[in-house]
Amino acid sequence: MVTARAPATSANLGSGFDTFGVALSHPADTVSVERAAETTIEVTGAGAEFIPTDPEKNVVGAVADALEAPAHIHIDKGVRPSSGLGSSAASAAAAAVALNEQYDRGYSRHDLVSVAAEGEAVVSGEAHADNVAPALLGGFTIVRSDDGATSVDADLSLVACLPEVVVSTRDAREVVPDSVSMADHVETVGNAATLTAGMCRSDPELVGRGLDDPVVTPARAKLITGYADVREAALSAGATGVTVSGAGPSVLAVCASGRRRGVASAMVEGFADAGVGARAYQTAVGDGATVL
Ligand SMILES: Nc1ncnc2c1ncn2[C@@H]1O[C@H](COP(=O)(O)OP(=O)(O)OP(=O)(O)O)[C@@H](O)[C@H]1O
Ligand SMILES: N[C@@H](CCO)C(=O)O
Repeated sequence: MVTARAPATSANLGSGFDTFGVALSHPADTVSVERAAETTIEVTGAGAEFIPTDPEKNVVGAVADALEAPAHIHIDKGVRPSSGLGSSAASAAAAAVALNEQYDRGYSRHDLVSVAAEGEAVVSGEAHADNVAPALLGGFTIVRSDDGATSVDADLSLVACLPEVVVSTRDAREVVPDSVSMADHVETVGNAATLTAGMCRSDPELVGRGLDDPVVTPARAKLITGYADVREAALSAGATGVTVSGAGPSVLAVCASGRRRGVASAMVEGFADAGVGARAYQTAVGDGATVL
């Protein structure tokens, strides 16, 4: 048997829709695999009751197919499904690493990005890699459709606040505008470049400014009850920037050093004032999938 751990991730980071992503130090999924004649799946942990065990409908089934590696697969969920924290991607990445090891395929983490993205296609209808890339490579990642992923290590404090609402990726993708104005395009490029420079320098001020986004985030914020108040509360408590995590409903804040606890409390209180329960992960930019 081989067991692998893969982290939660936060995709888009405001200005990098379908392009940027970051691995979180926690929470994470753990996946154990054992060779078998055909793939079977068992799921335990966070939200297990909402996750299919049919290999045709679970992301790890698609990963096993892509690697031609049938196995009994046990997923222990640490990342709640439909959270905006890359729950499906964490399972896909951990399964790809574990099956690669179990069957001695010899693929690199970069090679496994496209394999794990095939798992994502089962869930959201398209093989987007902006969650599986950081889940596999760690750090801050940039994906492009035709040339894989680039990763940058960064040392940054983050808070991921998960409200007790559900927003599916499919629904969140339907509210994204089909086109942008030249003014919004120029602002987005400037923010994305600022964020990237901030990641390279582990500078929370630059990264925070880079989270601003005039296009996707305003459309998706409407799906998250209390978002505007939670964002203001986080900024008042010392966050340098706030955005929707992935397709939501989680809200991600970048924090100046030493401000994480106050930001986390402020965000939970902000959701409570809106009548929504929430939990906050005081986390950081983390490493990618590992064999345990
Ligand atoms: N192994 C798995 N882990 C989690 N979700 C899975 C898995 N396999 C299939 N799913 C399905 O994927 C959906 C969750 O994926 P979705 O992309 O909507 O949320 P997410 O991955 O938590 O968030 P995001 O992609 O926005 O960061 C659920 O409907 C769930 O049933
Ligand atoms: N870029 C994808 C990520 C989903 O986690 C989206 O925002 O729809």
